[in-house]
Amino acid sequence: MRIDILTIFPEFFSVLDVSLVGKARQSGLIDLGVHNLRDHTHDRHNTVDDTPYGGGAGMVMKPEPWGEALDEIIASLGTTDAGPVLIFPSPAGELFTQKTARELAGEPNLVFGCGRYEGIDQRVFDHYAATGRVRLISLGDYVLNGGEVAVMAMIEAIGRLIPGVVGNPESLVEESHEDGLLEYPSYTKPPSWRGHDVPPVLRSGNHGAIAAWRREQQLERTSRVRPDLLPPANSEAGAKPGE
Ligand SMILES: CN1CCC[C@H](Cn2ccc3ccc(-c4n[nH]c(N)c4C#N)cc32)C1
Repeated sequence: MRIDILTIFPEFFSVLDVSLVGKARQSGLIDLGVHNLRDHTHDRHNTVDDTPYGGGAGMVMKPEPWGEALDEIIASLGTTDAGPVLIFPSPAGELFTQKTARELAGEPNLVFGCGRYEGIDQRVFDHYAATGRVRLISLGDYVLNGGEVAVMAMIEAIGRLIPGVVGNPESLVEESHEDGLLEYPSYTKPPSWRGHDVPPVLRSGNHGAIAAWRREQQLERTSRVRPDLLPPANSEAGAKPGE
């Protein structure tokens, strides 16, 4: 997968040289390009923003630098079948979920555009949506100062789903949100710690009982913490295969 990021803070993404994404880059599973939007300005002050039409507080990101930069990035990718997905973090976007991560993990080219200030001139989204795939995506219902934190989270969530990135693919199956439910609690040695014992079923060696206990824990935790994730009554959704 090729990932391109367009931002006025390219240094923000130096952390992607380490950890899981860093290893995936070294092994060639992920190819990353970080681009400075200011490299696509041509005035003395490298201006990327201006006052909003219609008035209001704050500044809006000018369309010209975005157009020049995105044209260059898209051209550099060559002509793939469907073209890149242009992803713009936005509080007004669709909610980013594990389903979104799975969808995007199957794409060969992702281009992330990190807005700042009060956001990017709407015509940038309109222009590229006319000929390609543009997605405004929100990390959640709270306001950040820009798109960089959201892109970092999305790249981690997407990157770990790319085959070969996570050492043991089994660990991707039984985790929160993968089957629609929250994950079960985990324990390791010692068997007792400060008077807290590991649930005996987990040390029983009875794999059927362990699986049943874990499923029950998922359902209990999900109904207590995130009832909105519970599948409708009598539905197949969220059911394990064969349930
Ligand atoms: C007061 N204003 C309101 C509009 C947005 C302004 C800051 N900003 C500029 C670009 C930009 C991109 C994403 C996000 C963002 N906020 N919350 C999320 N879940 C996001 C995501 N993904 C925020 C952003 C602040």
